[in-house]
Amino acid sequence: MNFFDRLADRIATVDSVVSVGLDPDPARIPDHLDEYDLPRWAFNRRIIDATHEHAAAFKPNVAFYEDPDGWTALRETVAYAHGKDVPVLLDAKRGDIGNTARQYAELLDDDGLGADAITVNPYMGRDSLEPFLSREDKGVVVLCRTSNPGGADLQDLELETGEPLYERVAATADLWNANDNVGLVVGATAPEELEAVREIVPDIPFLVPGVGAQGGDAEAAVEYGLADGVGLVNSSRGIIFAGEDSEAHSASGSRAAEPRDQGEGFADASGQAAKRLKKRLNRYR
Ligand SMILES: O=c1ccn([C@@H]2O[C@H](COP(=O)(O)O)[C@@H](O)[C@H]2O)c(=O)[nH]1
Repeated sequence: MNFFDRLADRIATVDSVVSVGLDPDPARIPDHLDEYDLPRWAFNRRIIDATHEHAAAFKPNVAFYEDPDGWTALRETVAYAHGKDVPVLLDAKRGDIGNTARQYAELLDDDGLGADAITVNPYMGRDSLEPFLSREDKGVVVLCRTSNPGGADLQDLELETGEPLYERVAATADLWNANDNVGLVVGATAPEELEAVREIVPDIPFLVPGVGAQGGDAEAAVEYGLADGVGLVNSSRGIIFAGEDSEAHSASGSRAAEPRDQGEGFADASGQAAKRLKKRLNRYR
């Protein structure tokens, strides 16, 4: 079954378009989980238990797992999420020449990580994404207009046709969508761009990051992010670290000088945060 059909089923089952970002920054994992061999996996398992009933998808960002223990933690995390019937979108932002891209794409296979979808970078063009696009049952979510402040530096550049580059990316990704497995990343911090991209590609689901810690526009995320009700609005730190004392962290989300032990309450807090975001987004669906 196509990834976006599976996602549609999941959205209907949990009545939610929330993507829970699993970015277990080791500096922010509660101290008491250090006693486990794989603290990131111990953390994720508790987060998954607490949030899965509100999660349309889990989105681990591979940056938080790129070391030997991390890969094990990520493999366990993907399998555990699947055990809860939740699709996993791997935020890996891959893209490279053909033979390298083929290796990257094996991440999606069952003997790799078995993820259901992956984010990719379109900068190197069609052939660099072919090994992903040709996997008909996997979602391929193409960076289009990212949520970071520097997203405008290149993505907003005007082409000779007058259109900004991110709009050309959207139109080009549509051409790459022969298998109906392409999505786009468009950040909630850029609501006007979200609207513009939605006009260009009415039928492509978006992954919309940037609500929560980045302060993006949740209403625009839902209004423009969903295609026929299908799409994902992601929050990572705003959910998984909801249990932290806000005064213990700077606005940038970095750890305070003194680590704190939140006990097991952190997981309950993440469940509450996921539920709150689901309710908030559902007001606009
Ligand atoms: O444009 C983009 C693309 C990806 N991301 C990723 O999403 C999460 C956001 O985390 P928050 O804690 O909710 O800010 C993170 O993994 C980013 O790498 C993005 O933010 N913007």
